[in-house]
Amino acid sequence: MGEKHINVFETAQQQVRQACDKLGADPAVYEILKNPMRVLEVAIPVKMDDGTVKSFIGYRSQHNDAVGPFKGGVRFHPDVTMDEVKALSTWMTFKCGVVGIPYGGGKGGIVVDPSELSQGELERLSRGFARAISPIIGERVDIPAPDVNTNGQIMAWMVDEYHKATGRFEPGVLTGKPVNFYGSLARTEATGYGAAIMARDAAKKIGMSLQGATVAIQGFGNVGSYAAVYIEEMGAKVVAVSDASCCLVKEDGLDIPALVEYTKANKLIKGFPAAQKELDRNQLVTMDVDILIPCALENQITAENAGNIKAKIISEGANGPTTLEADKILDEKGIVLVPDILANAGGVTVSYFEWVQNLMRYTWTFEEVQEKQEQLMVKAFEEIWGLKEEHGVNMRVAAYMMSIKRVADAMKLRGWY
Ligand SMILES: NC(=O)C1=CN([C@@H]2O[C@H](COP(=O)(O)OP(=O)(O)OC[C@H]3O[C@@H](n4cnc5c(N)ncnc54)[C@H](O)[C@@H]3O)[C@@H](O)[C@H]2O)C=CC1
Ligand SMILES: O=C(O)CCC(=O)C(=O)O
Repeated sequence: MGEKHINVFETAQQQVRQACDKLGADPAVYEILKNPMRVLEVAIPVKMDDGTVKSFIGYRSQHNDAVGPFKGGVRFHPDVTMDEVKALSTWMTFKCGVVGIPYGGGKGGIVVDPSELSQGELERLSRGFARAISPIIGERVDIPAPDVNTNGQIMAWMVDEYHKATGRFEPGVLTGKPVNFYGSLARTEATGYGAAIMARDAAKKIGMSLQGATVAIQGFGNVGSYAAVYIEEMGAKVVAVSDASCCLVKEDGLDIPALVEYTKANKLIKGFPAAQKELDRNQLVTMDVDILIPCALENQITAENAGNIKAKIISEGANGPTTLEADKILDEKGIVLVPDILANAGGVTVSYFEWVQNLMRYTWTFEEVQEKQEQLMVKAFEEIWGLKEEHGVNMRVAAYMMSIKRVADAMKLRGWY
């Protein structure tokens, strides 16, 4: 079996195990954290436009709520599995711990290729999922948000359906909503912005100037496109971008605003006229660049390609892009890797700000939100960098050590062990 088929839930468990061992944590801590507290599987019947009924499988995994309500996105993708959702919910617990926001971890997903659905079918599926999980979510219980192939409109439908199913109008039951329906300014930009900030701070640590530094970005959806916009704003040059369709290259820098406009009209990056070359999408990871920002899916940096990676910094915008074997290879090569639970924590951080604004029925400006996001992420980065130096571990292990301690303390105080 190739590394691409690695079970990401086993990866997540091993990441937690490794950090628990390094911390010398009470064995009860890993025993509790190795499995989600609850996983719900639902079948969602949807009336299709042709009059037939199709049943879609969906999941909501609630990993741990010792610190606060479960929190995490919902993904619509044909490759969604229960184990993937369990892994993603585990990562959410520790991501919230890294930035110190009062949430535990959750995640959801539906096995579907949404590009095959009409707008009406997509709405009925989204509403069906919200109805199916409504008994276990709530503004103070479990708060879903967008992830791969989901967006603000889908969140708005889900808030409406939750209201219909429960009789409770709680806009804070989901985050990542449109700005004119209880959403927060700067949420759409937040994950990519954060991944760029983390690459910037890693560059500072190793004495790399961002001015003219070359960057490759895998994935050009919500996270990848904003990572590109912001890293360019910070002075770097985005020379390669990939998505599901291909990899675009331009040695003196791609015109990112034009590429963003192009994808709004064409969905995928393929055919963008201002690129120099169009390559196979898998060629991006090993390109000769200073900074690599993976913003697509799991298991992209593997034992097969890690040895050929030339970037000196990796900022993981995606969840789980690097396998355990690849991590070891990158360590040996001295590459600084900012792990997903820190590098992409900007999304959930601004989701938290959205939720706070919803509970207060108040709004902050775009600048206020971005400033608060940057403060939290930079503080977490510095703490993790300090721990890495102190314990001689990589940033991933350091991030888990810091976060596991927070969750373990809460579990201890609550008497769970
Ligand atoms: N949206 C958010 O706020 C957050 C997302 N993430 C993670 O970031 C990653 C991307 O999420 P979004 O940008 O929201 O999703 P999206 O659906 O907006 O974009 C995904 C992008 O990845 C591309 N892609 C898919 N397969 C690929 C492949 N094999 N090679 C290259 N590109 C490929 C797609 O074409 C698309 O451009 C996921 O791992 C997600 O879990 C993490 C934190 C928050
Ligand atoms: O915004 C959120 O609540 C969660 C985003 C998410 O799913 C993630 O960080 O992976």
